[in-house]
Amino acid sequence: MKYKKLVDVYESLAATTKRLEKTSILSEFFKEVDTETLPKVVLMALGTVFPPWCEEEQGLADKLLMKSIANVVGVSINKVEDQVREQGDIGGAAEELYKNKSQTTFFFKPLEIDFVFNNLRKLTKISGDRSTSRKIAIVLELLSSATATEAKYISRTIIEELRIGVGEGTIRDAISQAFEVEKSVADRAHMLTNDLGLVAKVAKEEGENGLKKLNLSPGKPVKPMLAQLSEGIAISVEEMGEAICETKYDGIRVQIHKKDDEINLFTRRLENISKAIPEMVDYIRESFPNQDFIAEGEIIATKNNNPISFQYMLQRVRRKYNIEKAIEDVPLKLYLFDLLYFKEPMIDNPLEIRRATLESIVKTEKSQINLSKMIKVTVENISDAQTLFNESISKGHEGIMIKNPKEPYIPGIRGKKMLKFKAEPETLDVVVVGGTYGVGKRANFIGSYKVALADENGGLKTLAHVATGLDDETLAELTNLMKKYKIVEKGTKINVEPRIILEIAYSEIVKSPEYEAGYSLRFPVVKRIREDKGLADIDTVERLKSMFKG
Ligand SMILES: Nc1ncnc2c1ncn2[C@@H]1O[C@H](COP(=O)(O)OP(=O)(O)OP(=O)(O)O)[C@@H](O)[C@H]1O
Repeated sequence: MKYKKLVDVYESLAATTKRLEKTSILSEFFKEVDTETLPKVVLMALGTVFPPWCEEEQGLADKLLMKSIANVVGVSINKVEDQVREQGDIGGAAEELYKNKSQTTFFFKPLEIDFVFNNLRKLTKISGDRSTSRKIAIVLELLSSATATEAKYISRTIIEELRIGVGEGTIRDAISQAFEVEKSVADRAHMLTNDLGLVAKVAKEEGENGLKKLNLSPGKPVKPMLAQLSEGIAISVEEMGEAICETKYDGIRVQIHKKDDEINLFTRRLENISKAIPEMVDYIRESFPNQDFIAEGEIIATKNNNPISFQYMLQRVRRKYNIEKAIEDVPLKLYLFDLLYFKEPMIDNPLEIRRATLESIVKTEKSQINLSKMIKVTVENISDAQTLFNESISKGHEGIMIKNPKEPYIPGIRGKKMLKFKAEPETLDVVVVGGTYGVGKRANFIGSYKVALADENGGLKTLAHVATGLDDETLAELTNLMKKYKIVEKGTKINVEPRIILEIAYSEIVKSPEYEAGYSLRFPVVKRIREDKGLADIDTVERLKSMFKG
């Protein structure tokens, strides 16, 4: 199938903001595509060529992409940079420049989807000697056969920023519409495999029955089950009748996968972080039986055996060099709390069975490998849960989790079966969309950050400007990130791609016509940068509204 066909679909998707329309456009297209190409176009509609948990990265710097565009259209790199500033992104710039292209290609052959897909995949595989020039050669091969609109989308796929307003939810709905399978069945298959390409292929070939047979398998991360806020320990325990209460640790959630000899650790964004914390991989290997499994836990950073700020954990995960030193400087501890697979899928078992199996297989002799502190509570001994909460806080942890022991593990769901009760007031996770440089001593730093929430159409709505809670180090780090994701800069204002997630505390939610969300925050303060979260994890306007009413 010609790449032009996919590009026409991208254009129609970009032309509407309505989710239902987007779903129909995609669904019609999916019906037309042959089975072999279908998984590819599904990934490409998400702006990528790999499922999210694959470690591969395109690894082509923006500058090199701009250089390639300059080369193909026959202009200087400065001209490309000017156009990027004007258009707001490299893709848009490529399209404009192509329209006025002076050079013509002699052997113009229309691009095929398979060819574009395979070449983009090849980009990630290149390393070592002359890797840059080999990568450029691939990009040039693609760009020199492209039309203006194709060049726009090839560039955007390379930088993984398609700008067609399509997320996983829309793709899932389109698959269910195209192949007439229940949304909930497509949903579950997606949560279990995290591979929408596969879900589409199975839906097309085998329908609902095929999808129902898909299950989790070690090596492929599952979307984690998330928690809702508890309104109070007593109320929650009374509602559940019987509860498992655990210390809530403040670190990074990890999903641990052992498949044959390989152990991999994934974050909640499904990023593989095994290489950054190799000592944990070793401890886990020594503490679990030699069987395939999937377990979940929280890893925290410690000093003298006590928990320290979540930021240290993030630093450990980010670290690419000098890892040996980091292992010494920031020791880690794992607190295990769930078992999703052991010899076979376990998620449909009640929590109490999963927990009991976990306890029976893990050796906790090593101080780094622990089970989360857990007690069973009923209405008769609610005060024990309060005591666990007090104890957890005094030891420097975040609060407690209150879980229903009879419930299965439901991937990707934020339900009432798992609740969290924290000492600190609830915060919001928001994405930065812009900022303003400071004055005087802080003129080189972006001092104020414009942040947004997600709306129901997969778009963003601005909510507030936040300028407090930032020490000099964080300010410098954020400023660098803002420059990295810059779209346009004018005077002291900068607009950025929505990549940086912040956790914000505030004193009150107020109505405000000034911001697109219709609400704003009084005294917003940055608590921390949430590198463990992505755009899909930010809070929604809907949640804000219900918090306002609450
Ligand atoms: N014993 C535990 N059981 C389950 N989750 C735990 C436990 N201790 C710490 N956690 C962490 O708490 C999180 C549950 O809160 P939630 O699902 O709302 O995630 P979140 O949005 O990151 O919330 P928060 O910002 O409050 O951590 C889990 O994702 C996990 O990282």
